[in-house]
Parts: sequence; C-alpha cells; structure tokens
Amino acid sequence: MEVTQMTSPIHNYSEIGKLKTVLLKRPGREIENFTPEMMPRLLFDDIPYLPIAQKEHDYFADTLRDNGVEVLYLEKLSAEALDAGGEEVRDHFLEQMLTESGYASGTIHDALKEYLGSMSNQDMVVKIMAGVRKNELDFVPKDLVSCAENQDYEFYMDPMPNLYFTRDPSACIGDGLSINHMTYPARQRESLFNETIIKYHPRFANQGVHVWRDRNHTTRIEGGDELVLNDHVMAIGVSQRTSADAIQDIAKNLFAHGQYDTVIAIKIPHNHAMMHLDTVFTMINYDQFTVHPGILGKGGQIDTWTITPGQNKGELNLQHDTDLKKVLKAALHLDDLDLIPTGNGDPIIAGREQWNDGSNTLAIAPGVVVTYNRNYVSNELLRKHGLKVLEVISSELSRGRGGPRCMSCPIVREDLKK
Ligand SMILES: NC(=O)NCCC[C@H](N)C(=O)O
Repeated sequence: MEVTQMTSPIHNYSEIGKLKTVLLKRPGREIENFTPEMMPRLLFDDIPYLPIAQKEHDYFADTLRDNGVEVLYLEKLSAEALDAGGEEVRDHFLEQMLTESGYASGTIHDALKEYLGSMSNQDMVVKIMAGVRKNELDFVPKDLVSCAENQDYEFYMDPMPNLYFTRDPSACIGDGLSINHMTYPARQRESLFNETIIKYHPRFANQGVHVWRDRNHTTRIEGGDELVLNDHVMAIGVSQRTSADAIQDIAKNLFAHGQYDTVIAIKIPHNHAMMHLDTVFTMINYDQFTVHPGILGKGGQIDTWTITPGQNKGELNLQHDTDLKKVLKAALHLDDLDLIPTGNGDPIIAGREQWNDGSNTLAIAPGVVVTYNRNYVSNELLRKHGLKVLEVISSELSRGRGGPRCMSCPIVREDLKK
C-alpha cells in the first residue's frame, strides 16, 4: 500500500526565514464603529480614519506582495471555511459567536440569529467583525437586563477593531499553531475565526496541522508574545497578555509533540504600551534583534527563564538569568549578537518611537524588515546596522498600538540556511 506523507500547510520555523505566505485582515467598519468612551475597553487610543487606514493597510499588503509574499485575508478565509463546512458548521459557528457575545439563548439571541442567519457567509463574517448596533434590528427587547441596565448601550455585539492585528489570536509554530485564549474580552472572540479556518477551510482542514494549544483554556497567551527564534528555540513574553502558566503549558506540548526543546520566558513590564514581547523585542537577522531600552533595568538586566524538558515526562527545568544577550547567545549558539536599541537609546526618542511600534519590525527575510515610516530614528539606526528597511505608511494604523509584526501572521516561511 502506498503511504502518502501529509505536508502541513503551515511551515514557520523562524522569525526571519523568507516569508512566503502571511495572514492579514484589512481594516473594516469595526475600526470606526466605536465612541471615545469605548476606546479603553476596546484597547484603542484613538478613533482611526477608515479610508486612510485601508490605504495604509493596502500599501503594507502590496509591499509584502512586491516581495514575493502570498497574502491571505482573515475575513475571506473565514467565509470560505463556513462555505466549505456547510449548514451545520455555520450554525455551530454562529451559536458559539452569539454565546461568546453574551447570548447563549433568549429573545436577543433569537433576533440576532435571525438577522445574521439571513446573510451570506461573507456578509455575516464582515457584520460580526464590524459589530451589531441595536438600531439595525427591528426588535425591542423586553428583558430586565436590556430595560434596566443596558438601555443606553448602542450595541448588541461589540465591534472587533483589533482584528487587523492578526499576530495575536493565533501563532504559527513549526508545522502547527497555537489558537489563543486571549486576555481581554475585547479580543477573546477573535480566535474563533482562526479555529474555524483551521478546522474547515480546505487549505488547512485535515492536513496534519498540529494545534499545540487550543483556545479552550482559562490561562492566557497571545501571539505577540510568541517568537519562533529557530526550529527548536522559542522566546515567549511573560506580559500583560501572556501568563506564566500558559507558557509552561505550551512548552510541555511543544516538547512532547514537536521538535522544540527550549523556551526562553522573558518578563516584560505589564502595561498598555508594551502589551506583548514583540512591542519591545523582535528578531530581524540571524544575530540581530531590536530591543526597547525601556525593558532593561540597571546594567541592562531583565528576568529570563530558559525552560527545557525535565528528567521525567511533563517536567520542566528552569534556568533563571538576567543577561539577555548571554541567554540568547547560548540558546542560538552564537558568538556574538547585535541588540539594536529603539530610538538609538535616547530616552525621549525611544519612548516616543516605541509607542508607535518602532521596535515592532516584521522580518520578511534575514536582514530585511518592514517598519513604520514614522519611526525615522530607529529606521536610520537599523540601516546603519546593515538592515534593509522597507518603510510603510502609518498615520492611522498606529492608533491601534501595533506595527508590521502585529499586523501579520506568517503561515509559511522558507527554512533558514544551517
Ligand atoms: N502583537 C501586538 O503587539 N499586537 C498589537 C495589539 C494592539 C491591540 N490594540 C491590543 O491592545 O491588543
């Protein structure tokens, strides 16, 4: 009998291998469908201007395409997955989305189900992403919660403005991925789209994709913290968004079922400006990284724990260290490495450019990075360190507090030369 080897449609064994396929989300109505009062809860710092945000995002996507990258869109794959899954899958998806939006049953559930259920899969996906306002439905709720508590709130279903940060709800690692239970309610529904794609889209379903950790957990992890340094070493941020217990959990799964043998947990400040490791630290070449000086203490120290498999199954060894350079050199077998400080280390420029994602570079090949044009001091420094820097326009996209790495989820990268 002929045995056919299944090849996973996901192949991502580094942060820097030549990027072949990436998942993006073009900003839609969801990034305008909220008021200033809703901004903190929705994790935004301002109201973006949609036509310009779309223009900037198209420029980003074109920059990737011009460099040989296949660009897939979350909104399109989600609808295609539902098309492929059929009626039962669509019904299950909608029920789950309604449940996670606060309507497991009841009259509002029924009205929303009828409203969204009358749409094509593509329209339904776009509508759910954009949010559902009360005035869209010809329905007056009569339950006590609606009458006594929520009468002034405009939405039945909140918009999901953070969807264009495709980095976070899932993360491709090796030939698999983590589908993430995210920290804040504003983003928790997002990974349901990723789960649906992996389970039902013909490109991904039944193709041997490993799910290292699914979204059905109470502990929290987000892709901005998950850095695939090479084919056996990861770095994961202990951050506002990723908890230490989730890191231990995914480390155990990676060690037991994959080729990974080292996870470096890096503790960063827990605040909005630095919510993920990739807002302060990214890998951009075999031996080069961006680092925001604001994460380093006196003498350049930072808490790291190198996690490796323990003696017995399921056990983990921890090695604590505070010298990031030493830890990375040891794990990556490098004689030296170049940590390039955001804003050239100037405290004012570093703080300002990090806020607008000056550390958040997307490597599309070793030594080739995509960055926001507004971070001109950091960009100039990267060039001085020998990097090829492709700048993209960034006035509106940056209002969501994420840069080129946050806005992209690499699915396929070429393997690195050994
Ligand atoms: N990887 C990233 O750092 N993503 C940026 C996410 C920004 C978004 N407004 C959030 O707070 O989740």
